[in-house]
Amino acid sequence: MLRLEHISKTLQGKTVIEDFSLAMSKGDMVCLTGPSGAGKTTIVRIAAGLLAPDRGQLQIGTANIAFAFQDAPLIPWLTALQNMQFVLSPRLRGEKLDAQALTWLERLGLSDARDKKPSEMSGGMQRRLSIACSFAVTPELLFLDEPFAFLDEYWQSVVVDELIRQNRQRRLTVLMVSHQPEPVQRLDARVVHLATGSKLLSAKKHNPERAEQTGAESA
Ligand SMILES: Nc1ncnc2c1ncn2[C@@H]1O[C@H](COP(=O)(O)OP(=O)(O)OP(=O)(O)O)[C@@H](O)[C@H]1O
Repeated sequence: MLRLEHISKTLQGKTVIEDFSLAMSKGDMVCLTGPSGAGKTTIVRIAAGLLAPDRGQLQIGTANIAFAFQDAPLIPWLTALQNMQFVLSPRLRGEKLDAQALTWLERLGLSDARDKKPSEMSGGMQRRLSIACSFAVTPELLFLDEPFAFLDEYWQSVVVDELIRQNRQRRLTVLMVSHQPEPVQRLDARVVHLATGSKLLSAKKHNPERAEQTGAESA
Protein backbone atom coordinates (compact mmCIF):
# COMPACT_ATOMS: atom_id res chain seq x y z
CA MET A 1 0.00 0.00 0.00
CA LEU A 2 2.86 2.39 0.85
CA ARG A 3 6.58 2.05 0.37
CA LEU A 4 9.28 4.59 1.15
CA GLU A 5 12.71 3.45 0.00
CA HIS A 6 15.95 5.12 1.05
CA ILE A 7 14.37 8.55 1.34
CA SER A 8 16.59 11.55 2.07
CA LYS A 9 15.60 15.19 2.40
CA THR A 10 17.58 18.35 3.09
CA LEU A 11 15.75 21.53 4.05
CA GLN A 12 17.59 24.86 4.07
CA GLY A 13 20.95 23.13 4.15
CA LYS A 14 20.04 20.77 7.01
CA THR A 15 19.70 17.01 6.47
CA VAL A 16 16.30 16.26 7.96
CA ILE A 17 15.79 12.74 6.60
CA GLU A 18 18.62 10.38 5.79
CA ASP A 19 18.10 7.07 4.02
CA PHE A 20 14.73 6.28 5.60
CA SER A 21 12.71 3.27 4.49
CA LEU A 22 9.27 2.04 5.49
CA ALA A 23 6.90 -0.53 4.00
CA MET A 24 3.19 -0.71 4.86
CA SER A 25 0.62 -3.24 3.71
CA LYS A 26 -3.10 -2.61 3.38
CA GLY A 27 -4.67 -2.34 6.83
CA ASP A 28 -1.40 -1.49 8.61
CA MET A 29 -1.39 1.31 11.17
CA VAL A 30 2.00 2.87 11.85
CA CYS A 31 2.85 5.63 14.30
CA LEU A 32 6.08 7.62 13.98
CA THR A 33 7.47 8.81 17.31
CA GLY A 34 10.68 10.53 18.32
CA PRO A 35 12.04 13.84 19.55
CA SER A 36 11.01 17.18 18.16
CA GLY A 37 12.86 17.85 14.92
CA ALA A 38 13.50 14.17 14.15
CA GLY A 39 11.70 14.60 10.84
CA LYS A 40 8.41 12.83 11.56
CA THR A 41 6.18 15.43 9.91
CA THR A 42 8.56 15.68 6.97
CA ILE A 43 8.35 11.91 6.44
CA VAL A 44 4.54 11.96 6.52
CA ARG A 45 4.45 14.89 4.08
CA ILE A 46 6.77 13.04 1.72
CA ALA A 47 4.70 9.85 2.10
CA ALA A 48 1.52 11.81 1.29
CA GLY A 49 3.15 13.19 -1.85
CA LEU A 50 3.11 16.76 -0.54
CA LEU A 51 6.87 17.15 -0.45
CA ALA A 52 9.34 15.71 -2.93
CA PRO A 53 12.29 13.75 -1.51
CA ASP A 54 15.80 14.64 -2.70
CA ARG A 55 16.66 10.98 -3.00
CA GLY A 56 14.80 7.69 -2.73
CA GLN A 57 11.53 6.34 -4.00
CA LEU A 58 7.91 6.63 -2.94
CA GLN A 59 5.26 4.12 -4.01
CA ILE A 60 1.62 4.67 -3.06
CA GLY A 61 -0.78 1.88 -3.91
CA THR A 62 -3.90 4.04 -4.13
CA ALA A 63 -5.03 7.47 -5.26
CA ASN A 64 -7.66 7.46 -2.52
CA ILE A 65 -5.75 9.25 0.23
CA ALA A 66 -6.63 11.82 2.86
CA PHE A 67 -4.69 13.68 5.51
CA ALA A 68 -5.22 15.79 8.59
CA PHE A 69 -2.13 17.74 9.53
CA GLN A 70 -1.22 20.09 12.36
CA ASP A 71 -1.98 23.10 10.20
CA ALA A 72 -5.46 21.76 9.55
CA PRO A 73 -6.29 22.22 5.87
CA LEU A 74 -9.65 23.84 6.56
CA ILE A 75 -11.01 26.53 4.28
CA PRO A 76 -11.06 29.64 6.48
CA TRP A 77 -13.99 31.44 4.86
CA LEU A 78 -16.32 28.42 5.02
CA THR A 79 -18.27 27.26 8.07
CA ALA A 80 -17.76 23.82 9.62
CA LEU A 81 -20.76 22.48 7.70
CA GLN A 82 -19.59 24.07 4.44
CA ASN A 83 -16.07 22.66 4.91
CA MET A 84 -17.59 19.23 5.38
CA GLN A 85 -19.92 19.66 2.38
CA PHE A 86 -16.94 20.75 0.30
CA VAL A 87 -14.93 17.57 0.94
CA LEU A 88 -17.98 15.38 0.33
CA SER A 89 -19.13 17.21 -2.82
CA PRO A 90 -17.13 15.15 -5.36
CA ARG A 91 -19.00 12.00 -4.25
CA LEU A 92 -22.43 13.14 -3.05
CA ARG A 93 -25.15 15.58 -4.04
CA GLY A 94 -28.23 17.24 -2.54
CA GLU A 95 -29.90 15.72 0.50
CA LYS A 96 -27.43 12.84 0.76
CA LEU A 97 -24.55 15.30 0.85
CA ASP A 98 -26.18 17.38 3.59
CA ALA A 99 -27.16 14.32 5.64
CA GLN A 100 -23.67 12.85 5.46
CA ALA A 101 -22.05 16.19 6.34
CA LEU A 102 -24.29 16.55 9.40
CA THR A 103 -23.64 12.96 10.46
CA TRP A 104 -19.88 13.50 10.45
CA LEU A 105 -20.19 16.76 12.37
CA GLU A 106 -22.30 14.95 14.96
CA ARG A 107 -19.85 12.03 15.26
CA LEU A 108 -17.04 14.41 16.12
CA GLY A 109 -19.21 16.55 18.42
CA LEU A 110 -19.43 19.55 16.12
CA SER A 111 -23.19 19.83 15.54
CA ASP A 112 -23.41 23.05 17.58
CA ALA A 113 -20.46 24.50 15.67
CA ARG A 114 -21.89 23.85 12.21
CA ASP A 115 -22.19 27.56 11.39
CA LYS A 116 -18.83 28.60 12.85
CA LYS A 117 -15.82 29.38 10.70
CA PRO A 118 -12.50 27.77 11.72
CA SER A 119 -11.26 31.06 13.24
CA GLU A 120 -14.29 31.01 15.56
CA MET A 121 -13.54 27.50 16.77
CA SER A 122 -11.09 26.25 19.44
CA GLY A 123 -7.92 24.38 18.45
CA GLY A 124 -9.55 21.11 19.49
CA MET A 125 -12.68 21.82 17.45
CA GLN A 126 -10.59 22.68 14.38
CA ARG A 127 -8.64 19.48 14.87
CA ARG A 128 -11.85 17.44 15.15
CA LEU A 129 -13.26 19.08 12.02
CA SER A 130 -10.09 18.37 10.10
CA ILE A 131 -10.16 14.72 11.25
CA ALA A 132 -13.88 14.45 10.46
CA CYS A 133 -13.21 15.73 6.92
CA SER A 134 -10.41 13.18 6.45
CA PHE A 135 -12.64 10.33 7.71
CA ALA A 136 -15.61 11.47 5.64
CA VAL A 137 -13.91 10.92 2.30
CA THR A 138 -13.43 7.23 3.24
CA PRO A 139 -9.80 7.08 2.13
CA GLU A 140 -7.86 3.87 1.67
CA LEU A 141 -4.74 5.53 3.06
CA LEU A 142 -4.90 8.15 5.80
CA PHE A 143 -2.07 10.41 6.99
CA LEU A 144 -2.48 12.01 10.41
CA ASP A 145 -0.09 14.44 12.10
CA GLU A 146 -0.69 14.62 15.86
CA PRO A 147 -4.39 13.73 15.58
CA PHE A 148 -4.79 13.62 19.36
CA ALA A 149 -3.16 16.97 20.13
CA PHE A 150 -5.63 19.50 21.60
CA LEU A 151 -8.14 16.72 22.23
CA ASP A 152 -9.24 15.71 25.71
CA GLU A 153 -9.46 12.04 26.66
CA TYR A 154 -13.04 11.69 25.54
CA TRP A 155 -12.43 12.99 22.02
CA GLN A 156 -9.16 11.07 21.74
CA SER A 157 -11.18 7.98 22.46
CA VAL A 158 -13.82 8.89 19.85
CA VAL A 159 -11.11 9.32 17.21
CA VAL A 160 -9.43 6.05 18.23
CA ASP A 161 -12.77 4.20 18.04
CA GLU A 162 -13.42 5.58 14.56
CA LEU A 163 -9.93 4.61 13.36
CA ILE A 164 -10.39 1.09 14.74
CA ARG A 165 -13.85 0.83 13.14
CA GLN A 166 -12.60 1.91 9.70
CA ASN A 167 -9.49 -0.25 10.00
CA ARG A 168 -11.57 -3.34 10.82
CA GLN A 169 -14.43 -2.70 8.42
CA ARG A 170 -12.53 -1.63 5.32
CA ARG A 171 -8.88 -2.17 6.20
CA LEU A 172 -8.04 1.51 6.32
CA THR A 173 -4.26 2.02 6.27
CA VAL A 174 -2.95 4.76 8.58
CA LEU A 175 0.43 6.48 8.87
CA MET A 176 0.49 8.92 11.77
CA VAL A 177 2.72 11.02 13.96
CA SER A 178 1.76 11.11 17.63
CA HIS A 179 3.39 11.89 20.95
CA GLN A 180 0.47 10.44 22.91
CA PRO A 181 1.23 6.85 23.91
CA GLU A 182 -2.20 5.91 25.25
CA PRO A 183 -4.35 6.33 22.12
CA VAL A 184 -1.58 4.80 20.01
CA GLN A 185 -1.49 1.83 22.37
CA ARG A 186 -5.26 1.42 22.09
CA LEU A 187 -4.94 1.45 18.32
CA ASP A 188 -2.32 -1.28 18.57
CA ALA A 189 -0.39 0.62 15.90
CA ARG A 190 3.12 -0.39 14.94
CA VAL A 191 5.46 2.19 16.47
CA VAL A 192 8.48 3.41 14.51
CA HIS A 193 10.76 5.48 16.72
CA LEU A 194 13.11 7.96 15.10
CA ALA A 195 16.21 9.68 16.38
CA THR A 196 17.20 13.07 14.99
CA GLY A 197 17.91 12.82 11.28
CA SER A 198 15.33 10.06 10.92
CA LYS A 199 17.71 7.31 11.95
CA LEU A 200 15.52 4.41 12.94
CA LEU A 201 15.90 3.47 16.60
CA SER A 202 13.28 0.76 16.83
CA ALA A 203 10.15 -0.48 15.17
CA LYS A 204 7.74 -2.48 17.25
CA LYS A 205 4.26 -2.91 18.57
CA HIS A 206 3.59 -1.16 21.86
CA ASN A 207 2.85 -4.52 23.41
CA PRO A 208 6.32 -6.09 23.76
CA GLU A 209 4.87 -9.60 23.73
CA ARG A 210 3.62 -8.90 20.25
CA ALA A 211 6.76 -7.16 19.01
CA GLU A 212 7.48 -8.00 15.41
CA GLN A 213 9.66 -7.08 12.51
CA THR A 214 7.88 -4.26 10.75
CA GLY A 215 9.20 -3.86 7.25
CA ALA A 216 10.64 -0.50 8.29
CA GLU A 217 14.36 -0.44 7.72
CA SER A 218 17.14 1.74 8.99
CA ALA A 219 19.86 3.22 6.85
N1 LIG B 1 9.93 24.03 5.32
C1 LIG B 1 11.02 23.87 6.09
N2 LIG B 1 12.11 24.62 5.86
C2 LIG B 1 13.25 24.47 6.59
N3 LIG B 1 13.36 23.59 7.61
C3 LIG B 1 12.30 22.83 7.88
C4 LIG B 1 11.08 22.93 7.14
N4 LIG B 1 10.21 22.02 7.64
C5 LIG B 1 10.84 21.41 8.66
N5 LIG B 1 12.09 21.89 8.80
C6 LIG B 1 13.09 21.44 9.78
O1 LIG B 1 13.24 20.04 9.63
C7 LIG B 1 13.40 19.41 10.88
C8 LIG B 1 12.36 18.32 11.03
O2 LIG B 1 11.07 18.92 11.09
P1 LIG B 1 9.76 18.04 11.31
O3 LIG B 1 8.63 18.98 11.45
O4 LIG B 1 9.70 17.00 10.25
O5 LIG B 1 10.11 17.33 12.69
P2 LIG B 1 9.16 16.57 13.69
O6 LIG B 1 9.90 15.35 14.12
O7 LIG B 1 7.82 16.34 13.08
O8 LIG B 1 9.08 17.61 14.87
P3 LIG B 1 7.87 17.96 15.90
O9 LIG B 1 7.69 16.74 16.76
O10 LIG B 1 8.40 19.11 16.68
O11 LIG B 1 6.66 18.30 15.07
C9 LIG B 1 13.32 20.51 11.93
O12 LIG B 1 14.62 20.88 12.29
C10 LIG B 1 12.62 21.64 11.21
O13 LIG B 1 13.04 22.87 11.72
